[in-house]
Amino acid sequence: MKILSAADIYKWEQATLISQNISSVELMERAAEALFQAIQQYVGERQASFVILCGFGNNGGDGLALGRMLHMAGHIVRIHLLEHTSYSAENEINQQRLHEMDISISSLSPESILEFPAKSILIDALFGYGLARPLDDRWKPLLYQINTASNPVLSIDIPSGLFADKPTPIEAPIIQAHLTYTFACAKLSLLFPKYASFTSNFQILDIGLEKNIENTLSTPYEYLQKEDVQLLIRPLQKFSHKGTFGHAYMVGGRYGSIGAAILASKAALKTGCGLITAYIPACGYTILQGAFPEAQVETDPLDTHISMFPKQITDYDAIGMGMGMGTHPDTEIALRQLFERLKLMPSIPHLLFDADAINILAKNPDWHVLIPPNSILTPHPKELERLIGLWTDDFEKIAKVRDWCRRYQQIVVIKGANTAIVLPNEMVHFNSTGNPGMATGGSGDVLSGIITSLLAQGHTPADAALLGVYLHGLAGDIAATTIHERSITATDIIAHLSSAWQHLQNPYL
Ligand SMILES: NC(=O)C1=CN([C@@H]2O[C@H](COP(=O)(O)OP(=O)(O)OC[C@H]3O[C@@H](n4cnc5c(N)ncnc54)[C@H](OP(=O)(O)O)[C@@H]3O)[C@@H](O)[C@H]2O)[C@@H](O)CC1
Ligand SMILES: Nc1ncnc2c1ncn2[C@@H]1O[C@H](COP(=O)(O)OP(=O)(O)O)[C@@H](O)[C@H]1O
Ligand SMILES: [K+]
Repeated sequence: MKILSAADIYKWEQATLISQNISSVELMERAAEALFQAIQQYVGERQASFVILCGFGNNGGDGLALGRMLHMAGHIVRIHLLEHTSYSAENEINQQRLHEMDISISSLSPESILEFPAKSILIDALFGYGLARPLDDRWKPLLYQINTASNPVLSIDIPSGLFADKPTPIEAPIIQAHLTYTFACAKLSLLFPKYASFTSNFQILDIGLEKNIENTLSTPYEYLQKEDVQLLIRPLQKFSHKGTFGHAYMVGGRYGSIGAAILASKAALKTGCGLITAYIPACGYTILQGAFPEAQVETDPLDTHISMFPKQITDYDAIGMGMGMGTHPDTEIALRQLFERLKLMPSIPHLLFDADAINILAKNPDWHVLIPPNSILTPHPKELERLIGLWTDDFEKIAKVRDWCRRYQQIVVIKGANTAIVLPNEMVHFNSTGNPGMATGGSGDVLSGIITSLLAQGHTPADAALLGVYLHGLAGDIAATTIHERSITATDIIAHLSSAWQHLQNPYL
């Protein structure tokens, strides 16, 4: 699914009105109906109480129309409307409809002192994507009351005060929504860690905007969903053998963190590659063989850390390196020697660089040109910062990574909530699966194993990164259905990879 700018959503909306021959009030009614259905699901069967805070534009119009529908469904509804010199036409029509039904509207100003009845749900319909400038200090008291109330806050389209597609100064007043119902497509700001306290969760509501018009709008940003990754799956063939599914080589571990290599290797095998060989320091031999009999193990001449890469790297379909590897100077030299050897090879396996492999690369900027094109780098935010330097906001972070990927023709997977996969053509895909329970030691190692396995199975690097990130998050989400998020471990993510494959391949789930 595309992630569009506010300007493009407006174009999409306007073109839909023409192509479907409907009025903007009818489209607003459709949006309010979608909101109403979603909120009915949110409250379940019970009668609920709502306080709807409406602005003077179309976001406020949505709030007014929603208020009417909730009232008609028997809920207790209090509607407050910002006083203003003029309202949007759709907003006025919805005010009129409420008057006709004798539903009262209280006036609201930035100075209003409000009392929210206990257990009522606050609906934030103050500003949507029409926010033209950050809200000024005058709005602080009103938004403060909403943000500090103990009531749940549901935002319509976007938390009021937040720009959809450009940086918002976080010192400006912004609604802290518990859940945002956003129309038609995801918005960039809903995906960025900097705004996490305003946007904790969101749900996309389909309001029937015209698909062929969406296809004409171009954007470098995509929201990666099930239907996108299903297209990347390759069917298993009856006469497959272990060679068909590729041989993955996992290089990592050092004294004290051999587990990282075990987790990555297990995850690789559970993702479906035919063979896995782990290359680890000698101290890990018995541990890895004991923990994981399916793996083949090769050891470095040194006991505690990796000091050289094996000669026969062309025997493998994909190599994932760096998990728990450490940054010992010997390991650093070994990586440099590997790059020198790769330069001389006519064809090389696909490569993935994680964790300490990235830390070593960050320490040596002159090696960046040596990383083979189409390699995958999987940094968490701190590793990314070491690699590309600091950024002032998430928009700049994404711009810097896009620039890196174009310049070096590499794929960077920025890990975290809504992991972003940035491709050499500068497309950015934000992942829709995963949960905070996955922020646990070793879960990044599991991701490296999954992506390396998909590379070994013959997926292109871009497909392996997209499918791998989605699958990893999905396994975490399925784990969270039976294990509390706080208790999820990296091993649990591996254990649920099989269900994730089943889920992904089942059209009815
Ligand atoms: N996507 C879709 O298909 C659909 C979208 N729909 C809905 O429409 C929403 C967009 O509506 P919208 O364009 O009327 O803008 P909205 O956010 O209500 O506010 C605009 C008003 O705010 C004002 N204003 C701006 N900044 C300000 C500031 N800092 N401080 C004070 N005032 C400020 C601005 O005034 P001005 O900038 O002219 O001063 C203008 O009067 C969208 O989010 C969604 O909810 C659905 O109904 C149908 C389908
Ligand atoms: N809040 C979150 N929501 C979803 N996924 C998360 C969240 N936090 C972390 N993750 C995922 O967990 C993994 C953590 O990786 P990483 O930080 O490298 O951990 P480790 O080094 O312990 O293996 C990444 O794939 C990341 O996307
Ligand atoms: K809003």
